[in-house]
Order: sequence, then C-alpha cells, then structure tokens
Amino acid sequence: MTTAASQRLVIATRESPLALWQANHVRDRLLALYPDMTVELLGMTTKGDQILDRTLNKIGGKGLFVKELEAALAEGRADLAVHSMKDVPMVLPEGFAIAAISERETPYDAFVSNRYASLADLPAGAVVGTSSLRRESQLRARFAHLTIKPLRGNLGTRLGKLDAGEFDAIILAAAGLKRLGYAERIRETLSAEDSLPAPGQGALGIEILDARDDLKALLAPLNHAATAACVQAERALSRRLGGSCQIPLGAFAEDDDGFLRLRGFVANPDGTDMVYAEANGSRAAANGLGLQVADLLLTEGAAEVLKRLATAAAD
Ligand SMILES: NCc1[nH]cc(CCC(=O)O)c1CC(=O)O
Repeated sequence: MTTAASQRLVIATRESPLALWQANHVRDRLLALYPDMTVELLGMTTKGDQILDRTLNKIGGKGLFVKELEAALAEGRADLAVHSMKDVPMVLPEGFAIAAISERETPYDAFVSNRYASLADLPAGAVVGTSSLRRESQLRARFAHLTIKPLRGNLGTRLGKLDAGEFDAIILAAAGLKRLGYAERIRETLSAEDSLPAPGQGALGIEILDARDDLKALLAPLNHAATAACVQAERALSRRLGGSCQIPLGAFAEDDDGFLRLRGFVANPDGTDMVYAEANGSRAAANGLGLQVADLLLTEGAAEVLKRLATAAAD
C-alpha cells in the first residue's frame, strides 16, 4: 500500500473539450493537495459522444455518457471518473459511489445568439436550438411563438451550428461556456425563473468504486458541502419522479448558510401543464427536501403529466 503522497491515480474522462477541462481541473486540484502524486488521464469515447444524429432521450439518455467510464473503474484501468453531475444517472449501478462533488460553477442556462440580445427580443418564428426537454418545455410555456429545433454535439459543435446560421439562438449551460473560455458569447444569463436548471447543472462529481475507502479519504477535501447538499436535494427530487432526460423536469437548490431552498417543475414537452413547487429545509435534510418537493409536484399534477409521458413513450 503506497501513501497518498506517492500514489499514482488514473482519471477516466470523455474526450470532449469540456470533459477534458473538467478532468484536468480535478487533476490540478489533486496535485495542489498532494504535490508528489502522479495523476494521469485516460481519455475515452462514449456512446453518447458517437451517436449525434438522434436526441439523447431517444437513444437511452444520460447513462450513455458514463457507462464506459464506469467499466474502466470496474476493470481497474482507472481510479476516478470525473463527470458533469448533470450527466450522471439518478441511480448509480451497484458498487459505485460519488466520492466528492466540487464547488459549483454558475448553474444557470445561457442565451447565445449572433442576432438578438435576449430571449424576449426573439421575433415570432425565430429558430432556437436545444435538445433538452427541460429547456424546450420552459421556452414553449413562455414563448409559444418560437420554433424549437434539436441541437446536439459538444459545445464547439453547437456554437459552430449557430455561427453557420442554422439557428437564431441556442440555449447552453453557462458553466460549460465559462469553463471553455466562451463566456463572452453569453448574451443573457437566464434566471431560475426564465429557465430552471437541471439537477446537478454546473457541478462536477468524482465517481469511484464504492469499495475504495482509500480514495474516499483522499478525495474528501475536494467535496464542497453546500454544493453537495444542493445536488443531493436536486437528485433526490429527480429520482423520485423517475428522472431522466426523457422527462421535462427542472430541479434547482440554493444554499444560504446551511439553509436550502429547492425549486422543481415538471411539464409536457410543449410547455402545457406546467407544475411548479418549492420548499425550504436544512442542509442536513437535503435528501428529504428533494422527496418533499417531488411529492408536492406529484400531488399538484405531475403524476398525471408523468403518466401521459410514459404512455406516449410506449407508443
Ligand atoms: N448535456 C450535456 C452537458 N452536460 C454538462 C454540460 C455543461 C456543464 C455543466 O452543467 O456542468 C452540458 C452542456 C450543456 O448543457 O450545455
């Protein structure tokens, strides 16, 4: 058994520029804590990166981005996998754990356009690119006059399609744009009222094999308690509602000195039957808060919305 100081760790990561930025960020933080450690990246291509002509909800959802990385952990080819928490399924496979969630970058969605300064400026028929049912339902609820078209691919690809004139505007996570140095392309940061973020948006998670107690101690300093509690509440809400990217759902928690406010919504993809709920609770009870807001949503109409979505998906 080597000590942490001289340990060699391998981080499994997707090879998109954003994933590599995130893996390098975790490596830098580890090296700052443990200067004598060796940290290497193992780049991998996932199914979610390969299949770009269909929307994620049609090809199996979020799990597509993490399965290959988990296989590398299980086979001992890597010690850690770094993920955007937004891409991590609500239920981890048996034997895996999220050992740390680092401090959140901005959680909000961003409006990006070469022609218009804000969402409210878009004229009738303007074409907005997004493949997220969460973003689409919220846009349609407030701006029924817009045309929503699918947009997939990594960040650079998406900006390229906007620049090629395929869209009047696109909606992206502000966090990814900031990390990759594209902050100046954000024309408007959408508030939580404009576009409630996705569970885990803007937060990074480090996944390990649950049995690796050695890594848990080592990674503990990278965990940010407030972010971890917010993400836990958001994910508990989403999990209770069967959360996946097949459901138009948002969940967003904010931590004010140990006191959480959690907001959630569910709607039809066309923005109708929008159900919204929120509640407050202590950081220590984050999981229960998620379940509480999920139950509020269910009793206020989300149960019917989810049932209709399930029926439609089975057709
Ligand atoms: N769905 C892909 C994805 N996963 C995480 C991010 C952004 C970074 C983050 O939320 O941490 C993005 C891109 C986007 O939604 O624009």
